[in-house]
Parts: sequence; C-alpha cells; structure tokens
Amino acid sequence: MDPTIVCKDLTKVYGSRRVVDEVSFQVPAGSVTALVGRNGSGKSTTLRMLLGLTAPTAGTALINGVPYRDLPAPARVVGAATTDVPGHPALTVRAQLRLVARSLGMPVTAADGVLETVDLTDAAHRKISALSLGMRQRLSLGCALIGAPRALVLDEPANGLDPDGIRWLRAFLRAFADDGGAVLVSSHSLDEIEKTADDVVVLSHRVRYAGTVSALMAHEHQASLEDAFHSVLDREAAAV
Ligand SMILES: Nc1ncnc2c1ncn2[C@@H]1O[C@H](COP(=O)(O)OP(=O)(O)OP(=O)(O)O)[C@@H](O)[C@H]1O
Repeated sequence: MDPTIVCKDLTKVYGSRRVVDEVSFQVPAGSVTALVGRNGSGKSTTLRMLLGLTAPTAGTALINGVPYRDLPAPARVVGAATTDVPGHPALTVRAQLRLVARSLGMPVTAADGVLETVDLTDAAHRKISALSLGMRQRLSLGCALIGAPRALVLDEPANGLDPDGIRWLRAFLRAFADDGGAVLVSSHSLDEIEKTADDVVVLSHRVRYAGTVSALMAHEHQASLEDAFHSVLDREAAAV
C-alpha cells in the first residue's frame, strides 16, 4: 500500500482560541510536502495531532487511512521526529537507537545501520545530554527511521543543522520520496523548502494555500517561495 498522510477538517481549540481551524490537506506517496507558517500558526499542533500526541477537537488525521493511535505498529508505518529531546539524556546515541530498535522488534543491527545513515557513527558513544542541537536532530531522525517506515512526519528537522547537514537532509528526503515515501515536514527555512518540497501548505491557523510550490509562486507572481509566502499572508492580514 502506498503511504499517505491526510488531514481532514482538523481543528484544535485551546480555551477560546482555534489554533488549528478546519485544516485539510494530503501528502501522497512520492511527495515531500512542507508545512509553513509564522510562529504560533499551528504547525506543531497539526503535526502533534497527526502523531496522536494531541487529541483533535474536531476532524481527522490519518496515516494510510488510519488514525496514528489505531495503527498496530505505528513506528513501522510512520517515522516521527518532534522538537522534543530524543530519548533519556543519560543514554548514549547508540544505546538510544538500540532501545528504539528493541522496542520495535527490530534487530540491533538496524540501529547501527541508522547510525551510519544519519552520520552519527563517530558520536555513537556520546551521551544525548552532550549532543549539539544538530546532532540531536540527526538522532531524532535516526529514531524515526529505525522502524523502516514509508511515511515521515518531521517538525523542523533542519533546525540546527550545519550547511552540510542541510544539504544531506535535502538529498535524504528527496530520495525517500522518490522511492515512494510520503514526507511531511515543517520548516521556517523557505529557501530550503523551495529546493526540497514538491508541495507546500501555508498555514495561519487555517490553510491559506495548499498545492505545488511552483503553482504558488506563479499564482502570486513571485520569483521565490519566500516572496510568495509573504504575499499570501500579507494579503490575508490586509483583509482582516
Ligand atoms: N498545550 C497548549 N495549550 C494552550 N495553547 C497551546 C498549547 N500548545 C500550543 N498552544 C498555542 O497554539 C498556538 C499554535 O502553536 P504551535 O506550536 O502549533 O505553532 P507553530 O506554528 O508550530 O509555531 P512555531 O513556528 O513557533 O513553532 C500558539 O499560540 C500556542 O501558544
């Protein structure tokens, strides 16, 4: 079955605030889709609802047609990396990855393979508490990959990566999608998203645009995703 990620009328209300308001979009197999929006626009809340970490007030969030919490082996279906610290700070990188492998019924060799994939072999013996931000991001992605999922949901994975890491992540996500995977990634780096993503969802509590990156730039008559993003959101602000 081809992996898909679907949000349908997804809504989250905190008190009197609708921080995510009837959000609908989908990420098909073979696509990298970026969720972009200003601080507080509801990106992380949307991803957390997709990953069963926050209960929706209304609407549905489905991975391969099923809510995350109802997936029999979720980490084998969708790899998730949030901004939370990946694992116990006193564990080493290798111990954390092996722990995840064991919990998923995978051989420990899966952990060693992932160490190489995310280029943390040289840091395998280091404690999580001693990792740089970029290394923690690589470890988060490593934890997400151990179950060999075909869908990825990643909250700001490029945050803290150095230029080599950003280039590596771009190539990795592209190859993952080209291999038939579905990738949903949130980011503030619009230049990077323009290079990496097929589709983009511009969020400001509601969906302001969902479609291809190139169609957004053409529609807004802008030469960059950054300018198109501001054009969409400035028009919305002017209309309020
Ligand atoms: N547990 C919570 N209780 C109350 N309000 C919350 C809670 N979690 C998030 N919010 C609020 O919901 C809004 C959306 O937050 P969210 O973290 O989804 O935004 P974001 O787009 O990911 O922002 P950023 O780009 O800064 O990471 C914010 O106003 C935030 O304060």
